[in-house]
Amino acid sequence: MDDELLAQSHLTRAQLAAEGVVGLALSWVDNAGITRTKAVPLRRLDQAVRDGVGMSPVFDVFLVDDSTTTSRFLGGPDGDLRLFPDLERAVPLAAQPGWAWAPADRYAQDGTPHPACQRLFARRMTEQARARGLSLLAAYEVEWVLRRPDGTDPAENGPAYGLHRLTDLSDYLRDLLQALETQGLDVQQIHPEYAAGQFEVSVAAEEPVAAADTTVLVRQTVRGVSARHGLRASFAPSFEPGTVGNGAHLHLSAWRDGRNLMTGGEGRHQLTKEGESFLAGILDELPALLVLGAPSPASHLRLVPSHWAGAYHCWGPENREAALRLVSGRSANAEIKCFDGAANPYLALGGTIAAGLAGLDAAATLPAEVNGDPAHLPTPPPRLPETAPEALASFTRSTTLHQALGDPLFHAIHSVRQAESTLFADQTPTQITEATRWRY
Ligand SMILES: NC(=O)CC[C@H](N)C(=O)O
Repeated sequence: MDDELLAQSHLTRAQLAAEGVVGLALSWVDNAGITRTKAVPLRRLDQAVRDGVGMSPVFDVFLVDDSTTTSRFLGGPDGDLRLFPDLERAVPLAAQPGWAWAPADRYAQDGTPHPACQRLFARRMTEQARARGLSLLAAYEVEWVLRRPDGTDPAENGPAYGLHRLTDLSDYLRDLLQALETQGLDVQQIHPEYAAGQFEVSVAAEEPVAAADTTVLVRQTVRGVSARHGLRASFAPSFEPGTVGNGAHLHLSAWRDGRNLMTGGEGRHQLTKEGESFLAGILDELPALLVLGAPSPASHLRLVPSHWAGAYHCWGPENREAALRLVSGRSANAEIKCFDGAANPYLALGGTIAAGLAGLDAAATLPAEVNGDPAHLPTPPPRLPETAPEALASFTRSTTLHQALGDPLFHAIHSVRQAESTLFADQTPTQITEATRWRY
């Protein structure tokens, strides 16, 4: 361990101890989209920072139901990996007194980066953007459905976006807001969403890895505050088949020399040439990107027309039914609406960046925009893949994503997705929803 890291570790430990922290939960998100953890007593922090915390590579092929599959490069009971906490993100959890959290990177025992570490993948893609002189800003919206342990809606079926709901759950939402802010998160909005008992939080944009870390922390905080109020939170894409589900919309903008490429240009809706190419690259890869951003068979229960989920393979300015919505104005950005809470946020972001960069390198251009609900157009644009196997076929063909992810990670994701498709192949929407509702 270098001296600087040792000094940072001592400082972090002293600060966390002063706040009454006893244990540190290290988290990583697997290819099934599940946030998994190993926790250590705070007094072992220096050791965790020096040697990492042991964890089996078998989690690279875990499925949503905790069964496992195999992959060409990874999986099986052999071997060990080390989780290294990122101390810069270590923070006491306001809703879990005595606990702190930190995201982890995964390394091999010999100290080399694990080729299938999703967080390191997101970092590599950010660096590839930087190598082209681009900096990126990203943020995930977080949606969840709240239930009492008996399955009833604590917001008492209050109207969508209704002030009723904010009143019925006044203490809960206040505690949540306070916990998020105490943890240093820059909350932009918190509000009741459309479906029964559904809420949403949005936070300020940050650099990509930080944005993915933040969404893990936001969800953990929602879980923690919900538990303290005797409630359960579900981030699953499909909570009740046939109704609006939980999205995890990704906002992304690319900047050069302090200038946002999504605005101030000569193109359509003031897009710059480079901004358009970046968006065109993302749009082009969306069918394959679903495997990273809307990965579960349950995702496809959410991804249906006229549910604000972005089921059509098109883009449009401020169009909430387009998979890619261009948000204009001062903080112009791309909103990828088809992504949901079953996604690994590091994979979805890294893959989206790779797609954007491919568009930039090819000087790609956007097709015609789509305005209004595509479902009501005389000739609607094509749908995004409607099933998980269809999306997987696009992913298999994507040389851009394959190259960006590298063989081990690409094949591990492929195996997990294939196995989950098989797992749910003969199940009804209700069965798929029930099997995944409380997993994410
Ligand atoms: N306000 C919204 O955009 C709702 C989004 C919707 N819940 C989804 O599934 O993505």
